[in-house]
Amino acid sequence: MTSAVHQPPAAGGPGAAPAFAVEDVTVRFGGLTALDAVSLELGAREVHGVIGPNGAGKTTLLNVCCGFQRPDSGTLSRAGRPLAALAPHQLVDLGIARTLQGVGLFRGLTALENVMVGADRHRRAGFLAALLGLPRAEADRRALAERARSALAEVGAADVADRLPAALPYPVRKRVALARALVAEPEILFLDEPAGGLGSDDIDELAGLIRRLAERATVVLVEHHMDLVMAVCDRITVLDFGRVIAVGDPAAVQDDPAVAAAYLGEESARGDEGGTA
Ligand SMILES: Nc1ncnc2c1ncn2[C@@H]1O[C@H](COP(=O)(O)OP(=O)(O)OP(=O)(O)O)[C@@H](O)[C@H]1O
Repeated sequence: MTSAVHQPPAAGGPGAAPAFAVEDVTVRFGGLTALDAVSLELGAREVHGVIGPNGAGKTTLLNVCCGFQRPDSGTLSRAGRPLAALAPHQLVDLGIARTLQGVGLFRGLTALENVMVGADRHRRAGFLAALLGLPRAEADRRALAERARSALAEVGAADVADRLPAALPYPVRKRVALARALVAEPEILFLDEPAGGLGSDDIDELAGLIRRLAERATVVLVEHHMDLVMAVCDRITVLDFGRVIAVGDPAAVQDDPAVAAAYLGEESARGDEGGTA
């Protein structure tokens, strides 16, 4: 349940640059400061949770890390190399992949084809070769399909390769979406609420999968499901109103009075609104 059962993340040696770092990032939407001088350091093969009450800035932070949101100020770096104006299309080449909240699969493509879309990094023949049907492109396509099948197998969805997303139950669609992120063999994987909409059996399987992935990649987990976060994370960053209020291992974060206060504040705000969500 706690980090005590986990191997410590590979540190990469004393003084090694973090696998990925965000430094002093601020994002404003009009008058609202969604992120306020936020920093985050990810070690190699670390599972890092990002938690916080609704509206704390978790998705905005993930969007900044993946080039979907340009910060107003602050810097990003990958293994010590600054990333200037990171754009989403560069992610795959940088060994970075993400899943979206929800699912986000293409309706008209089978599960296998959806997963193949995630693998551009490993395509060697160019688009023109593919268009002209050159042999290299066909060999690439077959190799890619093989890799996509392995990714589907890894998430326990090999049997749905030829089905369209609409024909699949929601938890299975989520697995396919995860396979699409895995097929590029990312070194850093950002997961945005992967447990959303899943039942407890699927969440247990997801926990096992995340720990297995951490043997070869850094995993960032933005998640509301606290049991999952506490069970799989090596370290956790807690955001509240766009600020980092705590960073530490699960036990330390659970015992941190500032974290309890942030979540209690959220509950009492809901109580004031008479809401139940
Ligand atoms: N594109 C946008 N335009 C204006 N405000 C935004 C935009 N995106 C996010 N916000 C605001 O920024 C703040 C942080 O939002 P964000 O979605 O990052 O929080 P979150 O922690 O992911 O929340 P949740 O847990 O509800 O998903 C919120 O107040 C949100 O309303």
